[in-house]
Formats: sequence, structure tokens, C-alpha cells
Amino acid sequence: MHDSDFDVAGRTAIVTGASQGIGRAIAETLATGGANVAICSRSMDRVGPVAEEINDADDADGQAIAVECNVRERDQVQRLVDETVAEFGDIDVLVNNAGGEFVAPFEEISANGWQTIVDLNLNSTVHCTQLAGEVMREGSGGIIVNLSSVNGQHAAPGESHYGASKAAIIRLTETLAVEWAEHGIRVNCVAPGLIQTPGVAETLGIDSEAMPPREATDRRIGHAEEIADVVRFLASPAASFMNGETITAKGVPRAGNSMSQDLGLED
Ligand SMILES: CCCCCCCCCCC/C=C/C(=O)SCCNC(=O)CCNC(=O)[C@H](O)C(C)(C)COP(=O)(O)OP(=O)(O)OC[C@H]1O[C@@H](n2cnc3c(N)ncnc32)[C@H](O)[C@@H]1OP(=O)(O)O
Ligand SMILES: NC(=O)C1=CN([C@@H]2O[C@H](COP(=O)(O)OP(=O)(O)OC[C@H]3O[C@@H](n4cnc5c(N)ncnc54)[C@H](OP(=O)(O)O)[C@@H]3O)[C@@H](O)[C@H]2O)C=CC1
Repeated sequence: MHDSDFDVAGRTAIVTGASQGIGRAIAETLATGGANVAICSRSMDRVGPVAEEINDADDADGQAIAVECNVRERDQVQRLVDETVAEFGDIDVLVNNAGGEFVAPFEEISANGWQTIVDLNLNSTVHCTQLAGEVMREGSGGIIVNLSSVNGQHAAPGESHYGASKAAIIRLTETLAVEWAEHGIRVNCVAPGLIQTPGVAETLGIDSEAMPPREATDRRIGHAEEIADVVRFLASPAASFMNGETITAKGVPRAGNSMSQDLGLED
């Protein structure tokens, strides 16, 4: 008989952008599975309470530390890596989650606007992966999970900067999987469709109370925990033969509904 191994207990994971939304759900899910998590955001006031909540939770076996770190700044990422190793001794898993966007037509995006989004999504992933990857390569390997987006797979108007940065993350994932396999490092990616998070609620005005439950199979909006569960799978030994892949999680439309009807934005 084969006993599947979805276990992440005892591993140490860095999760970037974990003060809310998908990153927070990933950190909570990994900690519930027994992993120790080092979580960051730009504000200790925002990420500190998340670490406290994980440490106080009865159902989370893993411990959490919070680090104030703007992932666009390489020296701050180095500090995140150093503090994680000082606290937990190693880095087994890196989840490059921090990211974001604004929606604007290509011709209205300034040079600085373009740079901002590429720095936030792509260059931050490069900083974290190079610096945490150094620890993994010198140790016993590791697992890296990147957050792309369906916008990195398909075109959408107003998303040129975001889509380009998220598409690049998919190719970076594929390349690193090949380059770093010899170091015992697996690199995979998740491409979410629309997920209800504080960031998206703010942008789209989506009411989390009106969210369809996970049991609903015909929906275009997902829960942050549904992405966290995919990440947990990729971070576990069960995904041992997955390397360089991008898993899409985007649901399906309700028959006859427009996207905005699916999202409850119109009748
Ligand atoms: C097939 C399935 C169907 C489903 C289809 C749905 C697909 C789902 C897609 C979901 C997409 C979700 C994407 C997400 O990432 S969700 C995360 C949500 N959270 C956020 O995006 C964060 C919100 N945004 C921000 O916090 C900020 O905008 C940002 C971090 C991105 C930038 O902030 P920062 O303070 O660093 O930057 P500045 O404000 O100083 O601006 C820097 C330059 O950028 C220009 N800018 C900023 N906003 C805009 C804008 N709205 N339009 C144009 N330009 C903008 C700004 O002017 C600065 O440039 P200049 O100095 O030249 O002026
Ligand atoms: N929600 C969605 O529909 C989709 C999201 N994604 C991707 O998933 C990831 C998470 O999205 P989501 O949860 O919706 O985002 P949210 O805006 O809800 O949360 C973003 C998180 O990232 C942190 N963050 C933002 N900028 C930085 C930075 N420079 N350094 C460190 N932390 C930062 C924020 O913390 P703080 O403000 O405290 O710094 C916050 O914790 C992103 O990469 C996004 O592009 C992909 C597809 C769809």
C-alpha cells in the first residue's frame, strides 16, 4: 500500500506579503500543518499580529516570526533571510507571494509606474529567490513556490505591466527548476484566478459576506485558502515529481452568467 505524504511538519517556510489575503492564508495553512513560518510585510503593525495569532492558535503546531521587510529592497530581503535562519536554523520553503498592481492602459503607465509593478512582482521574486536560494543550495535543498496569476497566462486590458511581470515569473520558475534541480531545489508556481482578498475587495468592492462557499463548483471567485492548499501541496513531499510547473486555480463560470454576475457585481 502507498501512504501519501502531504506533510510539511517541522519545515521552515518564508512567506512574503503575509499580513493579509493569500499570503496570510498560506502562512496559517503551513503553520497548521506544523511548519515554522517567517512572515513579512512592509509594516510590523500589520504583520506582527498575524504572527501572534498563529503562535496563539491551538490548531497551529508551527511557530511564527514576523519581519518588517519591503521585498522590493534587496538589503531588507537579506535581513528577512538572516532573521529566519537565526530563529529557525534553515530555510526549507520559500513562498514568493507579495505582489500587486494598479489597472491602467499601457499608454498611461509612466516609466516609474512600470518600474514599480515590475519591482513589486518580478524583481522582489528575484531578490528573495537568490538570497533564500543561497541558503538552500548551501544546505540540503528546498522548495520554492512562486505566485503568478491568470493574467500572466492570458491577456487582459489594463494589465500590461502586471501581466508581463507575472508571465516572467512563470518562465523564471521553469528556468530555475532546470538550473537548481542538481541542488535539490524544486521550483513551482501557482496562477490564481480571481481570489477574494482585502486587496481585491478594495479594488473591486467585492463583499466577502457574499462569497459562494468552497463547495460551489460553478464560480469565478475563490477563497484565499484554496490557493493556500495548492501551495501546501507543492511544499510537501507529495509534489516530489513536480518541478517547473504552474498550477492554475481559477474555477469555472456559472452557465449563462457574465463575469460580473458571477462576482455579484450585477444581477
Ligand atoms: C480566466 C479567469 C477570469 C478571471 C479574471 C480575473 C483575473 C483575476 C485578476 C486578479 C488581479 C489581481 C491582482 C492582484 O495583484 S491582487 C492584489 C491586490 N492588491 C494590490 O494590487 C495592491 C494595491 N495597489 C497598491 O498598493 C499600489 O498601487 C502599488 C503597490 C501597486 C503601488 O504603490 P506605491 O506606493 O509603491 O507606488 P506609488 O503610488 O508611489 O506609484 C508609483 C508609480 O505608479 C503610478 N501609479 C500608481 N497607481 C496608478 C494608477 N492607478 N494608474 C496609473 N499610474 C499609477 C504612480 O503615478 C507612480 O508613477 P509616477 O511617479 O510616474 O507618477
Ligand atoms: N487576489 C487575486 O485575485 C489574485 C492575486 N494574485 C497574486 O497573489 C498575491 C497576493 O495577492 P492578494 O492576497 O490578493 O494581495 P493583497 O493586496 O490582499 O495582499 C498583499 C500582501 O502583500 C504585502 N505587500 C505588498 N507589497 C509588499 C512589499 N513591497 N513588500 C512586502 N510585502 C508587501 C501586503 O502587506 P503590507 O501592505 O502590510 O505591506 C499584503 O500582506 C500577489 O502576488 C497577487 O499578485 C494573483 C492572481 C489573483
